[in-house]
Amino acid sequence: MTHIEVDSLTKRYGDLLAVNNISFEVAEEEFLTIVGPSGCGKTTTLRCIAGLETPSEGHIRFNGEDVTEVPVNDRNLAMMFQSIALYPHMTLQENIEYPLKVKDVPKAERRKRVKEAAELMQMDEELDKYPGNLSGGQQQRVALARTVVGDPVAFLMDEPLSDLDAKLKIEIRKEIQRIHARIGEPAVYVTHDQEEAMTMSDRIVVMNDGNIEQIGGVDEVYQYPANMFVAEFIGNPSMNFVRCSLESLGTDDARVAADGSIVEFPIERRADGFTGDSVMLGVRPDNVDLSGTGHSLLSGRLSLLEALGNQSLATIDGPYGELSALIPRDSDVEEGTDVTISVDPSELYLFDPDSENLIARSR
Ligand SMILES: Nc1ncnc2c1ncn2[C@@H]1O[C@H](COP(=O)(O)OP(=O)(O)OP(=O)(O)O)[C@@H](O)[C@H]1O
Repeated sequence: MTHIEVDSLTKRYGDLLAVNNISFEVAEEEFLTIVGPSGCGKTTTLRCIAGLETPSEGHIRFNGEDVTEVPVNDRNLAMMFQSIALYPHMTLQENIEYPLKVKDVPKAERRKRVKEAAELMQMDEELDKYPGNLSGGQQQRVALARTVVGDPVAFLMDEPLSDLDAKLKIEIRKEIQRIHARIGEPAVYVTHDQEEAMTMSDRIVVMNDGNIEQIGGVDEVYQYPANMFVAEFIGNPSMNFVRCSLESLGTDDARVAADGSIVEFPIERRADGFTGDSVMLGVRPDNVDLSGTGHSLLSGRLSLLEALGNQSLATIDGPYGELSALIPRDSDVEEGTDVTISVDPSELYLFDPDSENLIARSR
């Protein structure tokens, strides 16, 4: 089993710093996802692990062995990318067999392994077909079978679901997890879709502008976002931020004021030494209430109501900017009217407005 180490990786393209001195490890059997906005360096990081790019600085190690200079074909990796690159003129049998043929694996062994991989993907009845006759989901299954046929030491996947429709996305997502669990090697998965990251991963690496903002378990990055960037990126719809004056900040509780109202709540301190007199209060749309019954903090005008399943996404405008709230679909509020905004004091975050780092969260 393989343990992957990315050590002080930097990649430059001319003057552009695509990846800026990042380090992380992927444990044996771990499913690790790199998330972040477009252009933050996810793909470049994955391509360096794969050997498709040479790092400008730093090292990639598999089980302690430096593979930074080892060519991609000698790393024995299962790779899956957004576009499904099946060979149209080859049958599925030939497509899945191809990586073994390149490695001169004897024919009998090839047949055996293709059969096993196809059975694993429930595609063994279709091996004589050509890719053109398959649906997008079936093609992605073949691509997955082709990745596992060579007994890979790790899975590297870059947005493999982005071309699939919503239903197929869920189906192939489950297949990927099933195959990963079955093979038991580490997986590094790249996506800009935080929801995909949250459902599939053991741990998440949140990248921004070539840097790592946070590495942690799925619950950890959601409940203890290191800074406002992570708080905004993880969670859908995104967290709201309101600048508040800080009335008091103890080790166990905080008092903040906004728009003339005060909210006091028990906290868990995450950072000491904050001395400012204003904070950014973070609250997720799920914890904003417009019914007028909760702990009212702000008021504003409801500018938009959008249906989201059995909930509505409300957008509220006020002097603090724009806030969003997820409210029950049958809520008695109307677009264009004034509303009172309440927050759940057990789900609040305080950030340093300058460094944007997390100071405390509700306890
Ligand atoms: N071959 C290349 N030559 C020059 N610049 C590149 C090259 N590959 C990537 N870049 C640049 O490096 C930065 C990081 O790109 P990268 O593809 O790693 O980001 P990403 O997070 O995967 O984005 P996306 O989600 O859009 O694929 C971007 O500014 C990109 O334009």
